[in-house]
Amino acid sequence: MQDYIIQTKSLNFQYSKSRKVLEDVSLNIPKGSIYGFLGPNGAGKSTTMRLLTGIIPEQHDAISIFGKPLKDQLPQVFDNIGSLVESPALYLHLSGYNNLKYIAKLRNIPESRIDEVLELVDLSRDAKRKAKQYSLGMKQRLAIAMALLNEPELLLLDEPVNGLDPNGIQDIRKLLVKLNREKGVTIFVSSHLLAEIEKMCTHVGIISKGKLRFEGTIEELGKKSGACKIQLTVKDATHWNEKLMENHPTAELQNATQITLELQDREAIPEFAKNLITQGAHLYEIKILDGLEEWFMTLVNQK
Ligand SMILES: Nc1ncnc2c1ncn2[C@@H]1O[C@H](COP(=O)(O)OP(=O)(O)OP(=O)(O)O)[C@@H](O)[C@H]1O
Repeated sequence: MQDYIIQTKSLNFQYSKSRKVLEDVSLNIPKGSIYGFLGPNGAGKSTTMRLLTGIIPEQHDAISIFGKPLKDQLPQVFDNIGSLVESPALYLHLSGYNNLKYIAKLRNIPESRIDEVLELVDLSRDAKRKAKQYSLGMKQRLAIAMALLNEPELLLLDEPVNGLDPNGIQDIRKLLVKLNREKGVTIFVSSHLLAEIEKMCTHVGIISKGKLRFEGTIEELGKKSGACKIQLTVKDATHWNEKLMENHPTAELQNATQITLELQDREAIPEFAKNLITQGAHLYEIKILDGLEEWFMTLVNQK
């Protein structure tokens, strides 16, 4: 049986009597996963995060963490959880190191742990600089370092890449994958960016208008999008288009180097590419033209 680190059973929540913000949200976050919680603005992601971290109390007992009801484990359960849910409170006039020292003191964590987390988030060289001199991405990594001080088994992050430039986003992505692979941390991370979630997560939950619309592995997500149109950039495209048309009636020559065609789903791409290369094609690029993004937009626009 699968070991779930977080489960919610029909989680409902409303801030006011007139409107449900979460409606029967049943999440299953497997131990060891990087679980992407995806949804557009206002979908209910932050509310879910606040409920999971006890910032707002749940209204029915629907949340289990580490296999036990959350309400029975408050507040000691947070010794084993790191979270970045509200904007991080950094002391901008203090160095990165001293920000961590302050949190370590408050939480009774040995100071020796500070160097370890600085190393993990790649801030060792900048540890003595004041936080106000940090870029947004560095501030975000410092905030994640704070959440890692207690060596948590579970990390909850609400939109950690919001507002970051592509480099900053990539740094956070690499960090999360490293934490997951090397330290075995289960990560529950929310985002409104499908492409980001796709790149780093093993599992995905999609929420919109307070309802969970999809939950599954990243492979299952790929299959959901149905037929997948791709564009190949290949040397001598005319020749390869003729060859491809034998088995792929949708193959269409676009210009001297590009062909488009449809595969049954994204999971078919690796095998397709392997075959083409084995047959001697000089393949420069395979680009997915549509499929997942369209499916996602249709899904989140449902009532
Ligand atoms: N403190 C609050 N009081 C009343 N309504 C709230 C409160 N916080 C959020 N809401 C409402 O609950 C709904 C879900 O908001 P939530 O912040 O959970 O969504 P989200 O998916 O995190 O979106 P975003 O990325 O925009 O923060 C929205 O309609 C929002 O207006």
